[in-house]
Amino acid sequence: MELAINQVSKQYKGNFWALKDFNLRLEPGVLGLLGENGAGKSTLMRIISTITDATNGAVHWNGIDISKKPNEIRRVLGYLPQDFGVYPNLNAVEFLEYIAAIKGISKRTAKKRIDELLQLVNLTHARKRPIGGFSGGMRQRVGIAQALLNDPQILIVDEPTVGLDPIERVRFRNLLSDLSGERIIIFSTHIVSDVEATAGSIAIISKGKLMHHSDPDTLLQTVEGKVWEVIVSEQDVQALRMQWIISGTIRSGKGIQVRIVSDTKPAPDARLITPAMEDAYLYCISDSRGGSRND
Ligand SMILES: Nc1ncnc2c1ncn2[C@@H]1O[C@H](COP(=O)(O)OP(=O)(O)OP(=O)(O)O)[C@@H](O)[C@H]1O
Repeated sequence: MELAINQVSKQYKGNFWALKDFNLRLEPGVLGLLGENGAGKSTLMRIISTITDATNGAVHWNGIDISKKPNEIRRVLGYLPQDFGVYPNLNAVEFLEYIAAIKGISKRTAKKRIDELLQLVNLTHARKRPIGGFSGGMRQRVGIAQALLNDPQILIVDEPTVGLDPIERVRFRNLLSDLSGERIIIFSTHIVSDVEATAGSIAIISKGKLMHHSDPDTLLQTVEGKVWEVIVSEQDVQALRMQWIISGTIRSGKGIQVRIVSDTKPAPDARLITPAMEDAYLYCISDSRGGSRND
């Protein structure tokens, strides 16, 4: 089972490149696709889902070019888009029956599968309630259930945790972890803690380019010995922001503790501290890669 994204570029009208020479090879497990708003995540998901075509390059599913044979991947794909719409008056079972019918799943198979899926996403108790009254987390779990109706080998979830409260977010992440195994899951998000908790590998995308791809530990190692803390007065924080990658500030009795990601010691009294994933992410998407900022 292999999904290979080979030199994929996407140009929208107006000579704007949303993806540029993107390469990634995916195997079973959860891939966290991490990038800021507008980085190109949804564009990549839509190309893999065959909703839109790449301008250049190709995506291969088990060696087959999906633009030439889109049904090869559609058969095995489950997709939870960013703007997942539900019919508020339908209850969870009716909604899933409706999606199953669109996917061409027989009524009998669908009934059994829907029961299993509602149990899996922990919604059996709410199966007969209109979806319009569901919380954001419950709706997203219905979204996952519809994406799983055909027991997909590839599951794509695009920014599924946006708008969820912290408890719902954790529950949703746990659900994704439970679903991995012999499946490729692509979990796109701009929230670092989402991928930190769930993903076996992390791809960082910025301005349409792949900046990094590795397991979480290797990503963390990129900023080993590069995360510093300095304590400054409030007035000095702004000047530091202009010059360095700042990954956090904490107000303390002594002043403002500023977290700086830099290859070199940013100030004579700076001290090295333990890196966190957020530091590594900011380092990877920074144009200047850890020295002083020049963008
Ligand atoms: N149909 C389109 N026509 C023109 N530009 C587009 C189109 N779709 C997306 N873009 C632009 O391409 C870039 C990448 O968008 P994309 O939606 O792929 O990013 P994203 O990482 O998913 O961000 P977001 O979370 O904001 O959706 C953005 O600058 C966006 O404005």
